[in-house]
Amino acid sequence: MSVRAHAITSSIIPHWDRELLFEILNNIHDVVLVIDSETTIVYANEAYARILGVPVAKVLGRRLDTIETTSAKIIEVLHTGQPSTGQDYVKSLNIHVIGNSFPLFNDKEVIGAVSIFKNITEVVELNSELQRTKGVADYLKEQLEQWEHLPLSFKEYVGQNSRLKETLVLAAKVARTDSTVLILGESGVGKEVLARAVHNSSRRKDKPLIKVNCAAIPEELIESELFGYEDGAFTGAKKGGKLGKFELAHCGTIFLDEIGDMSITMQAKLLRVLQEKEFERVGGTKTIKVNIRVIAATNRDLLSMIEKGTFRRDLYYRLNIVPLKLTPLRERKDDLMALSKTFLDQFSRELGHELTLSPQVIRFFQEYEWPGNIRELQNVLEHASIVASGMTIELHHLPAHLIPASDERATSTEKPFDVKEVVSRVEKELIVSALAAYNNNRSKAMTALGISRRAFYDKLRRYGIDED
Ligand SMILES: Nc1ncnc2c1ncn2[C@@H]1O[C@H](COP(=O)(O)OP(=O)(O)OP(=O)(O)O)[C@@H](O)[C@H]1O
Repeated sequence: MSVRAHAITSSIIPHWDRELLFEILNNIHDVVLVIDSETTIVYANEAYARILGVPVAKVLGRRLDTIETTSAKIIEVLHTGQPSTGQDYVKSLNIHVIGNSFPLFNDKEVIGAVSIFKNITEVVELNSELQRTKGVADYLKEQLEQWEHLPLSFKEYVGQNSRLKETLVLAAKVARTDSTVLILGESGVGKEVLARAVHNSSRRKDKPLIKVNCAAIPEELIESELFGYEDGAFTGAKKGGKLGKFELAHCGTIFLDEIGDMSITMQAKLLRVLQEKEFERVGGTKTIKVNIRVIAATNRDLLSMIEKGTFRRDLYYRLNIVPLKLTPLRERKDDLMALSKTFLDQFSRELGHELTLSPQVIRFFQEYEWPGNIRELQNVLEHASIVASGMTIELHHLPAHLIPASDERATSTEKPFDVKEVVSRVEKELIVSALAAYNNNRSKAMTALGISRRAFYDKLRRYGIDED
């Protein structure tokens, strides 16, 4: 090989001229770019036009540092006098390249630099698509694991109340579009369930629904959580960088829960993404474009936050395109029984026997205000299902914090300062709570209460707590 190379050299070099040199350079498949010490482009081969889509005549004589505002590797080489190899991003053309650059010397003085590179944008994009898909797969795996551990899962949205139905009809209409949805309602009212329902009835249903709890993420992490970060963006950053929730949600839906808890600084960044559907990763310069549908939810009064200057008005208008307001449970008590039945059916299946509510419990449920809404109802019923050893859930099976109120209503005592009655009520509450805490294990409950077996069983009988 070296002999042949030498033979070619010796036979061709005598006839060597510029034309021949250019022909060789033009037949190279990679881009060859030469700049002088001022970064003026003095030569670009034909591959330049083919690969970068820009005619050579258009760039010859132009200064690279005016075209490429961020530092290109070849310019660094010019400044450092050191060769360089590897990947680079050409911001002006939005392409990724790989190759090598080296300086040209005249004696010891750098008089220019050469860069030989190929366009690897397709490979980089495929790789980032792969990373994204992997990120989505990891996220869904994590979600699936959490879902499997949830005590309840619902396929249907339970509710017949007329105001709720209006909201659901509107939700079904908006689900078919790509409009931004803002779900408003108190804590535990079913905002997340509704967000899922909207996503699942949209054309994006086979793509990911990515949830971000804006209140749960510390302020200093939220930007990287939403937009991701590049390798080495900050101390403690994961090697290779990390995809943000917006990238994970590409082609799907992002659910921004507790949006009212987002800081003003982050609100500004979010507004840009909502308007332009593009952002940069933390520590990155490349602009990433995403195709996402946004669903936001909050239990806060955004209008009064705007008045106080804690929520941006422009962001509010961006989000509030189709507001879906969920009525609190106390204002839709007609759904109480259907919801209770859904939860009881689930617990009955888990416990292996059918559970029902006593008339007193039904009355109490109708009177109670349900500040924690559906989540509270679900928790109350879960607690009661465990505590009640029989089929019927009685008042004393409800969590202790509800019982004083229920007892007061049930007995509507005429002697509010009757010591005996107050002591009895407190005793009963303590026993029910101890049983609940120890999973109905009576020995453990009585040890915790510090009373004898006999006294314990006496009290169970006296207070009508199930004995079987
Ligand atoms: N219509 C419904 N049918 C059945 N279960 C529901 C319904 N709405 C809510 N739930 C259940 O109630 C609980 C609370 O619902 P969800 O998490 O959607 O409320 P939220 O309004 O998003 O609460 P938060 O504001 O605290 O985030 C969940 O366990 C959910 O499964």
